[in-house]
Amino acid sequence: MKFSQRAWERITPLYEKILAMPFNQELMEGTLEIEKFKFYMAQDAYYLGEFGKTLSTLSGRLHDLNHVLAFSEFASGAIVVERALHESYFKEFGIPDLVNPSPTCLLYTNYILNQAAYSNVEVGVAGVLPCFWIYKKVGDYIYENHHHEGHRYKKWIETYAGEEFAQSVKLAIDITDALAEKASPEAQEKMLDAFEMASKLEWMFWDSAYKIEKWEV
Ligand SMILES: Cc1ncc(C[n+]2csc(CCO)c2C)c(N)n1
Repeated sequence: MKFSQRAWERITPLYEKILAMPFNQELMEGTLEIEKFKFYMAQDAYYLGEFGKTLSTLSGRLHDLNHVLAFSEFASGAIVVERALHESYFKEFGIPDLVNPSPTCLLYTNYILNQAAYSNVEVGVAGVLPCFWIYKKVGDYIYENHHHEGHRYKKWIETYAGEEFAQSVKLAIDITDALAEKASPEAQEKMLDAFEMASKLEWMFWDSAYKIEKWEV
């Protein structure tokens, strides 16, 4: 069985929970409070910057030049999305340019950066795959089930439902499978663990936005 099939089986119950989260259900209905969406967007801008650096680190550690190129393009993609957010949503909602990361956002970004820098490169790659794959699945689900007329969060919904994004996700899955095929059984287990941990952190990221998570001290 391919690594990606094993990985998705491992997180299927968690993925079902992600779909049912009030943040995603209310985003889909268009009833999500603006304050929660604004908080999410600001944290996501921070996340995207750090995610771009994580992808660049991985690009430099990969061996196959096709993989190096793909990860370098993913990295610029993440930064371009971050810039686009600043230009559209941030002007609309008045979100500050400099974002102080929430505890969960800092935990997630530090986790993936740490894996990318200090684990075997295939483990670092497995740690960024949920970001692509879960967003594709959640994006498609929301796109298929939302009402199209004058939806408040239309732009966000369309970002993750497009064909271009689908191609990137497929490439990220294929590269991870190719790396897993060459990895030892022990390294493959570590890849699964990193994939699962990053998926849990995706859940926490939405949950923390719904709660508008703050630093208590
Ligand atoms: C918390 C969080 N997780 C995943 C994404 C989705 N995402 C961000 S960058 C990228 C691909 C690289 O170009 C994808 C799929 C997000 N926006 N926020």
